[in-house]
Amino acid sequence: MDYGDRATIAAPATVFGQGGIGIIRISGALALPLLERLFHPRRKNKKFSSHRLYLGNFGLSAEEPIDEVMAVFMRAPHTYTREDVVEIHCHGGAVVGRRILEALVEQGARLAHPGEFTLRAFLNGRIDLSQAEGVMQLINAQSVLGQRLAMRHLQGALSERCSALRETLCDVLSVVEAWIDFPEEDLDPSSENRIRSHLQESLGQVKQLLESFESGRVLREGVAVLILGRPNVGKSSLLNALLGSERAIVTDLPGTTRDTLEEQIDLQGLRARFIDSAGLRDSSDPVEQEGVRRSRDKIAEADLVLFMVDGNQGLTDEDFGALGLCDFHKVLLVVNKSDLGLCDLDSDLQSLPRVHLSAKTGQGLDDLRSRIREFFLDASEDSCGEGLFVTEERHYDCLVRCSESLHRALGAHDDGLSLEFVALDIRQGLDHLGEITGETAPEEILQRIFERFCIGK
Ligand SMILES: Nc1nc2c(c(=O)[nH]1)N(C=O)[C@@H](CNc1ccc(C(=O)N[C@@H](CCC(=O)O)C(=O)O)cc1)CN2
Ligand SMILES: Nc1nc2c(ncn2[C@@H]2O[C@H](COP(=O)(O)OP(=O)(O)OP(=O)(O)O)[C@@H](O)[C@H]2O)c(=O)[nH]1
Ligand SMILES: [Mg+2]
Repeated sequence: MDYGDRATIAAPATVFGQGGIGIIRISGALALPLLERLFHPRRKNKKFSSHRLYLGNFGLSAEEPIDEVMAVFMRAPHTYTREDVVEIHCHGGAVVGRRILEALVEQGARLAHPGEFTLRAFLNGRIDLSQAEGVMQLINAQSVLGQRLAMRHLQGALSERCSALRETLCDVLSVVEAWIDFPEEDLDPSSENRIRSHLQESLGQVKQLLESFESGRVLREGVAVLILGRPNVGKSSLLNALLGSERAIVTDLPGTTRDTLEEQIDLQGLRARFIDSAGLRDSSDPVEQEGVRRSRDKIAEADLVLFMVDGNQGLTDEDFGALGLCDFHKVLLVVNKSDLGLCDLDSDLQSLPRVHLSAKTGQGLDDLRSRIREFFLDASEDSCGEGLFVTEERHYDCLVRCSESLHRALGAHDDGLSLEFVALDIRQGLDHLGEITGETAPEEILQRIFERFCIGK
């Protein structure tokens, strides 16, 4: 990529295909001269005012224009790139936009590389690196939640958190460095404590961000929810009720479901893959045995197990046997058949979160849906204050390295090593943080990030 290249760049900002309107964006010093050369306004005005839309024809010659367009000139620095920007709003379709771009290139613009507009916004200081990545996440978002997380990054939530962390660390560093500079003045205990407590506090904040990566993954990639329980409790009925269709076979015979069966369901933006499974019990039927084996295999894969029991019948040894296979931290007890009346459940299960419902009448289903959402969203929210999530692998790596440096700093301090070492480790920690926002990101990292953008962004 041509970093620091001052060329005027142009690219389609929309997909050139079927569609009413296509937008071509131009950024750089030639943006206005190109507009004056190629745009023929309907009303002969003397000058383009910034941020105003004009109607006219576009083309090398006024006599045979390429298209009737609307155009806007935006004067630096109040633009997306902080350079002069022009947008041509032409008709959609395969030909017009391409010809307009050709005309622009012929007159001195060059085609923009993928992500180059946003790269310039970053290089010119309008946004930082994590905000630029937010732009890309927004474009790539596959769910409403993904979109919301991306929007927070775009608005600078991660940048703010990083700069708060940097401030704390700079503060400690200044104490440490002051002491390095004036070693004859003994480090008083209060400064000593300050170094320690600030380092620990920073480490805690980094750890919180690291934990949010895991919960963020759940939100980005969706979750696997396994419906588990002994035969005939109503697992397949629940899947059908959630789907609103008779997807799985339901009969009153225990052992109806023989294989696992999966369906995607959107829970208000949380993408959940529900897995119906064969009822767990000892069986001599080889087909059923295989089904039970598959159900067990799914337990490890599941992010949440809906452990279903028949609330009308109460618990059996089979229920306890099946429950014993699960990690209680990810179990939600589903007490089904509430329409038949519920008996008291064993007090051993008191500690498990539970939902009462009837897969038959649909009563309690809404409650189940919101409990599933809460299970994932609360856990995430807890691990990260105002719902800030680390979603990029790259940010996660920077934070891991930052955390390692801070651990080393703390260790060096505790071991009474020279404060030079402590200072060195803190500075490294700061550098790793700076990589997230781009203050200390080397060029090859920038290149790798912006390569992944689409053309015109
Ligand atoms: N037509 C059009 N629509 C678009 C964009 C665009 O470039 N063109 N965007 C582009 O991706 C997004 C909007 N994002 C933008 C973000 C900042 C600025 C901008 O000019 N910021 C300046 C000036 C702010 C102001 O007017 O006060 C700044 O922050 O300094 C423009 C668009 C989505 N929609
Ligand atoms: N009254 C009542 N009956 C239900 C309810 N849910 C399921 N049933 C009935 O219970 C029986 C078993 O339902 P299934 O959904 O096949 O149960 P399952 O857990 O998938 O059973 P297996 O596939 O054999 O493990 C069927 O006759 C259902 O109609 C409910 O909420 N209320
Ligand atoms: Mg079934």
